[in-house]
Order: sequence, then structure tokens, then C-alpha cells
Amino acid sequence: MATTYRIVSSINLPSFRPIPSRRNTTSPSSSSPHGPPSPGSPTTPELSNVFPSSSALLPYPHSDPWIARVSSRNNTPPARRSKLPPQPPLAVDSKSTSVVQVSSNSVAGPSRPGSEQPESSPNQESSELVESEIETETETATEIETEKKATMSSDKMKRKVVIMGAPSVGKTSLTQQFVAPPTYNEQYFPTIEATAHKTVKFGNVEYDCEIIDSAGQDEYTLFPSKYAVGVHGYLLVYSINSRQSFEMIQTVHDKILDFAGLEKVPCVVVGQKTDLTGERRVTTAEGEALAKKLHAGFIESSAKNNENVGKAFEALLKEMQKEYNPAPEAKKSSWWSWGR
Ligand SMILES: Nc1nc2c(ncn2[C@@H]2O[C@H](COP(=O)(O)OP(=O)(O)OP(=O)(O)O)[C@@H](O)[C@H]2O)c(=O)[nH]1
Repeated sequence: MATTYRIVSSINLPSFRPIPSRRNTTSPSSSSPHGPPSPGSPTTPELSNVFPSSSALLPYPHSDPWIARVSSRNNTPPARRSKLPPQPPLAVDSKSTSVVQVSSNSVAGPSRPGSEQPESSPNQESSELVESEIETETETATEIETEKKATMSSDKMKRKVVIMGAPSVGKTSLTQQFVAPPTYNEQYFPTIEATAHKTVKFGNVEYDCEIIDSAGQDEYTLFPSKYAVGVHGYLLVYSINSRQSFEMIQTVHDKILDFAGLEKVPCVVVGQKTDLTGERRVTTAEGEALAKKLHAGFIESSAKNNENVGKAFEALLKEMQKEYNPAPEAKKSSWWSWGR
């Protein structure tokens, strides 16, 4: 990179300054973070920290031995090296729960003994260092907090579930009641597809659930591949006042197994609208028998009355846990029993 700079200079192109990224140039005293630094301004020395490994690019190399040492620490990850200048707050990508920058307690830069302070204007430099120390401490506290959050979120298990069944059985109502209770709408709006997220704790494990509320199915509906790929489990919903919707369950289940090429998949059969007692067309025993045949869990619910809504999802988490992660409970018990 240094060679490239010299070539560019030699053909007298307009003077070049590396444009620092927004993140690293934020400085309380900087009026124009992207403008060229004026020599002697407080922002000038920090550019070497912005590009610590490419200080040769700078037309004004540092005489500050401390900063020079920081710049020379090429084996330290850039995120840690950029700790020295004041930083904007750390950002956490909430969706993926990945931390954009996480650093540990240990400050990546060297210790700052007085002997290593620059010869020029020591008072100004030491007051800057004190300020920097305070900022670093505040920043470190924020980082520890962020790191904690990141660790917690990384403990979550991702679970993608799809809710399937005939039209108008209450799939959307069930999802909405689960994700943001109390939410119930008497009106019917056919769903094309909707996705919701909820974190659920079940059996000492936190699950980051992605819930896909699918469009109502009939026997002729083509099974979309996205409902098979990367999906951990299914809620198969019928309405207790509709035989047709009950018969759809077997059809949908067959489609899932055919498409996924599996013999078994975690499922829970849900008999919805239990509040419509006078209109019941499917008995509880029939629902249970079908679920048994499909090796699935079974529950009856009413999204309208918010009855057994959470339990329906918990039943699915249980089915998925049996299939994918029976270990955590076993692990924990073996760990506890280790020293006993
Ligand atoms: N009585 C009663 N009605 C319900 C219940 N759940 C949903 N409904 C009603 O049934 C109708 C359809 O509900 P939705 O949740 O949209 O059904 P859906 O299965 O998502 O429908 P599609 O989008 O066509 O697949 C709406 O008018 C709801 O108010 C329930 O538990 N009891």
C-alpha cells in the first residue's frame, strides 16, 4: 500500500488523504471528521490509530512513541487497536444478535507510563490521556454489558416453526395471541404469509423462535419448499367445528414428509376454536388419535379466549427438544451428579 501511495504522488495527482471510517474518526473536538486534518489539530495524531497497520501511508508520521507502539501492534485485531480514540457507543445487531464490536476488559493498547509521554506539550497530552482513561473506563463498562448481552443471546437456540392447516382455522389468531397477547381480531383477513419472532424459555433453554404463519392450505395447494428447508417443527391446526379442516391435517402432514424426505418430523396437532362448543364436529378423542398416528403432540385451544395458546407452542418446543436437543437436560443432570 505504501508503494501505491508513492506512485500516486509521483504523478502529481491531487493530494491524497486516507478517508477515515465514521466509526473511528468520531472525536469531540473534531469539527469535520472527514476533512483533512490540519497539522497540530487534536484529530491529527488519531489518524494513525484509524489505520494502525498502514501508518506508512500518512504523509505526517508520528513522533509519539506510544501511538507508534500501538500502530506497530499488527498482531492485535483492528477492533481492539481502535480502542484508543474516543468511540461512539457499541452497536448490537439485534436481529442476528451478533455484536459488531466486543472487547474484553484488558485494554489492547500499551500501559501509559509517564516516561512514554511525548516530549512536545506534555500537559496537554496528559490531560488528553486522563480524558481518554475516563472514556475508556465508561466504554469498557458498556462493552462488558454488551458482551454479557451477546453471550446471553448466543445461548439462545434458533427454532423455525411453520403453522399450517386449512383456511380460516385460526392460524393467524393463534400466532398473534402467542406473540403479542392479548391480540384477537373477530374479522377474517386471509393470510398470504407472515413471520413473527418470539423468545421463549422452555426447560432451562431459551429459544429464539421464528414463526411462519402460512396461507391456508387445501389438498391442491403446492407445498412451498421454504416450508421444508431449515424448518424445525410444525403446528398443524384444524378447527373443531370443521371436519374438512381436520381431514386436511393428514394431507398436510403427508406433504411435509414427502417434501422433506423424512419419516418423522416434530409436529403438534392443534384443535382450534374450543370456545365454539355447540358447533363441535371433531371430538377430542379423534384429535388425539390422529396425533398419535402422526407421532405428534396434541392440544386443543381457543385463540379467542387465549386458552392453551402458549401451551400449543410449548408442546411443539417439547417435540422439537425430543428430536434435536435432548442433551441439555441430560448434560445438566450429569454435571450436577458429577461431584455428588
Ligand atoms: N370462535 C373463534 N373464532 C376464531 C378463533 N380463532 C380465530 N377465529 C376467527 O376465525 C377467523 C379466521 O381466523 P384466522 O386467524 O385469520 O385464520 P387463518 O387460519 O389464519 O386463516 P388463513 O389466513 O385463511 O389461513 C377470524 O374471523 C377469527 O376471528 C377462535 O379461537 N375461536
